[in-house]
Amino acid sequence: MPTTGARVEVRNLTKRFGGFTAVDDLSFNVEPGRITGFLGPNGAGKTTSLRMLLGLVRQSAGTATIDGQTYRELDRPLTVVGSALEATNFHPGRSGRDHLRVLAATIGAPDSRVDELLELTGIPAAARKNAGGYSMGMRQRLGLAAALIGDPRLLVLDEPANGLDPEGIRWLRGFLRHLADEGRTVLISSHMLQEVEQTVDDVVIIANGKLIKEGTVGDLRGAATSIVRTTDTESLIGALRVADVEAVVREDGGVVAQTEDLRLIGDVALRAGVPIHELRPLAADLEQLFFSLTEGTNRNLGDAENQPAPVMTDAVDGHEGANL
Ligand SMILES: Nc1ncnc2c1ncn2[C@@H]1O[C@H](COP(=O)(O)OP(=O)(O)OP(=O)(O)O)[C@@H](O)[C@H]1O
Repeated sequence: MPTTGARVEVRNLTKRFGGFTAVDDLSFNVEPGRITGFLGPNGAGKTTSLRMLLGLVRQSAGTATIDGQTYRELDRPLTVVGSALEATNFHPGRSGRDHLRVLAATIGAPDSRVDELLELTGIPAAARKNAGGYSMGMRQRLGLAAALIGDPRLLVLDEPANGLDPEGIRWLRGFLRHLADEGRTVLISSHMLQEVEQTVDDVVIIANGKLIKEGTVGDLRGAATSIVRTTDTESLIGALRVADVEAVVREDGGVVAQTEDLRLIGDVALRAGVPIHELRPLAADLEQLFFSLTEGTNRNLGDAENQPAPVMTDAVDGHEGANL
């Protein structure tokens, strides 16, 4: 059954701890039916912002609303918002299943809902054991099950990929997509854009508590380009320009053409009699972009450690790793 997702509006949200401004005049929207990545380096203010959205911390200024209401104003909050802010706060001596049963009881949901969620999150057997023995990945899954107990229209997850193995991350990606496809609003935080770039539709990037960028992942990637290598860059660029394709030489001698049409580039080169040694699409290096946007803003590090991250060129094509 389709679910109507809840829309989040954050306006001029500010949080000061004494003289320190953790969240600074932050405004953004989170739309239903989409997965939004709330991104920023460690200490950027993500958790504090999410805690304000969930009514756990009182803001110094501004508003954060869910379909126009603050969390505190919501009638049956667990049916509107499900959240998992920390994966570690389960009582170690109680089973995961018991945790969920207590939660289910508070909203009048039957025990069958608990079993359904344990199946859905892939921990039906483990949930009978005490939470104290859970791996980080299992705690994440239990946290997700707890967040879903009230069948919420908005899901808020703080660093949900932490502690999951590559298979778990793949599973989570599909799971979140399914929830968004049902119409729900999904908001997940991460300190690595690269970690969530395959999962999210929209991004909200913050640094030092301030908004740096808001848009779709497509916007962030920018126009599609290709990389071509040849011994005769000048002739190739000239021929591409005649074919209405803008092209420039990179520092490493590769030619970056403003098109993803590899066949067109190959045909142009052939007609111009230029040999091609390499030809492939050039994926936007989102990791590098993220570092350059948030460079040197990790407030959890001292100055000595807070150096700009090393710049990687052309590293994203075929990059490996367990990305959400
Ligand atoms: N209760 C508090 N008192 C004082 N400072 C705080 C408090 N809570 C958070 N901060 C500071 O506010 C800043 C933002 O913290 P926050 O946890 O929101 O960042 P974050 O983006 O979630 O980072 P991380 O990825 O490390 O969790 C940090 O510098 C943190 O030390």
